[in-house]
Amino acid sequence: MNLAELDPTNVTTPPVIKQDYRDAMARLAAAVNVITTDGPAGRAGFTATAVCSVTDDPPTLLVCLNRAASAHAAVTANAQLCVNTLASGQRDLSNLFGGKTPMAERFAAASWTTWLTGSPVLEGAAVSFDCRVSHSTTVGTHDILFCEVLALKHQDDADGLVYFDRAYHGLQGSH
Ligand SMILES: NC(=O)c1ccc[n+]([C@@H]2O[C@H](COP(=O)([O-])OP(=O)(O)OC[C@H]3O[C@@H](n4cnc5c(N)ncnc54)[C@H](O)[C@@H]3O)[C@@H](O)[C@H]2O)c1
Ligand SMILES: Cc1cc2c(cc1C)N(C[C@H](O)[C@H](O)[C@H](O)COP(=O)(O)O)c1[nH]c(=O)[nH]c(=O)c1N2
Repeated sequence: MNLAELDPTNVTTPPVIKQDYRDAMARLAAAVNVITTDGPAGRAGFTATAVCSVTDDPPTLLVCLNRAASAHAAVTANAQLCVNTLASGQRDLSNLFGGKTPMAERFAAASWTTWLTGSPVLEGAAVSFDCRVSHSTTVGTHDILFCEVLALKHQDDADGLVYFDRAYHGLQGSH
């Protein structure tokens, strides 16, 4: 089938512009993560839905980080981070870490511990992955960070949180 044969309803033909792409991406449900770092370049954190598993050997996930984000310099220089996947009751943290809020205020809103890398590990998160950034590459506005998982913890009775249609939705588990 070529493009001319497609039903025009809801089909975007080339060129696909930024807003078309974002409107389409708003239809993909995603987990919500607060990514944190600490180290010689200081403490920082941001919200990310662009996180996924790459391989289980060595256990590696990827995080896409906008180079314009205020956390970019610290994450890049520290080369270590913690992926904290939010539980249903933690949606307010997503807005704090996803907005223009000063770093100190973001971290003051929750309790944190540290494991191997020293990156802040969020108390009550559904899952936390303490990682070192093994390598990275750049595509467009974002850096793709490949993160080797050194330690992790999951809280199996936590309800999940997804971002879909530009809104948060709680997910009840089978516990
Ligand atoms: N991957 C990302 O960088 C990313 C993802 C989600 C949200 N955001 C930012 O958070 C804010 C709120 O987002 P929203 O979902 O309510 O509305 P939105 O209309 O800006 O975004 C809709 C969807 O498009 C994608 N998207 C948005 N900005 C992007 C970017 N710069 N690069 C790659 N993909 C992007 C995401 O999947 C997002 O959920 C916006 O400022 C948005 O840019 C960024
Ligand atoms: C739900 C949701 C999801 C995401 C974001 C936001 C929100 C609300 N943001 C944006 C990111 O969190 C924001 O740009 C940073 O916090 C930067 O803000 P400051 O530069 O620190 O003010 C974001 N940024 C990014 O680089 N990768 C991502 O996957 C996401 N995902």
